[in-house]
Amino acid sequence: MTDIIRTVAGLRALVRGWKAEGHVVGVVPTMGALHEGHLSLARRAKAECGRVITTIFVNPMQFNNPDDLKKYPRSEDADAALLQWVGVEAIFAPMPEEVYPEGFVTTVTVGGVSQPLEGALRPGHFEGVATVVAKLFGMTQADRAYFGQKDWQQLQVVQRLVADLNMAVTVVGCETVRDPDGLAMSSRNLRLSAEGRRRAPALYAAMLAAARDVRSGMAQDQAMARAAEAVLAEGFSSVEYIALRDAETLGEVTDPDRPLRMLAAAWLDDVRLIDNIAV
Ligand SMILES: Nc1ncnc2c1ncn2[C@@H]1O[C@H](COP(=O)(O)OP(=O)(O)OP(=O)(O)O)[C@@H](O)[C@H]1O
Ligand SMILES: CC(C)(CO)[C@@H](O)C(=O)[O-]
Ligand code: BAL
Repeated sequence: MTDIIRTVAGLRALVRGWKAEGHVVGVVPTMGALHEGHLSLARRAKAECGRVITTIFVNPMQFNNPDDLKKYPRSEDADAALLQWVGVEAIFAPMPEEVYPEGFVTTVTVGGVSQPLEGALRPGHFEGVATVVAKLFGMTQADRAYFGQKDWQQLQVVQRLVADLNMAVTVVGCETVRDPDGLAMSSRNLRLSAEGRRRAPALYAAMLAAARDVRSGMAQDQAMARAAEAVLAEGFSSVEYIALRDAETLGEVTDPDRPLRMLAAAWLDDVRLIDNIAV
């Protein structure tokens, strides 16, 4: 039976027991409304760790848009059933007051990699992510932590956080899970209309085409602009960015021999979709 734990004290007691038994502890941080992308992380954690905690916490601190927070999908009972099926040992699902009690004043800012793209467009977002992730690592005392490449910039921010603050946790980045038509699975996809859902894979298709254009010698700016045009032609209402960046720093490409990543954010049906691919 998967335990649902609401308090930090309860979680610490459970983990203390596991560690005394010599188990490697894995954590899969999520905001719930679980789908196959999340479950792939949980399965990988189960394969590599003796005990696995999935955290479900819709972190108010990382929402720059109050409407997005209000509309964020929540389905704890269904989530718990899925996690039980995967065999996760514990779910940590605290209330906001447990995570941010009165008197809380310490926040974590990761420099550099937090600043461009999502960082520029969602002010405060990565400070919220870095703070809650640091707290979840402290609360769970996990040895290994599993994050999806779907949120590529977030994964780089977390890697930097752990390296810079010498945290004793190994961060594992897991492949993006996609629907058969190519759309990256995301909890926010639930908010797409039927028509929007039909059009949504155009983002990934345009990115793949742009990657082919770049490889065959087209100027980067031209390839990115063509991808944005293709996405708008499919009925997206706006493209915030389709950009080719250094895969680790997320800065402009200065050394094309380093790994590159194409990242995108675009709006469809009032839903903000993000995606990224290796180039
Ligand atoms: N399609 C996916 N493939 C792999 N990992 C994923 C996928 N979607 C989400 N994840 C990972 O699951 C973890 C929790 O993400 P989160 O709960 O925000 O879900 P989400 O589907 O990304 O929701 P959102 O709509 O907020 O983008 C993150 O590490 C995220 O990268
Ligand atoms: C890592 C995370 C759980 C922190 O709230 C969130 O940003 C997410 O779900 O990707
Ligand atoms: N999936 C990343 C968290 C967020 O969009 O708020």
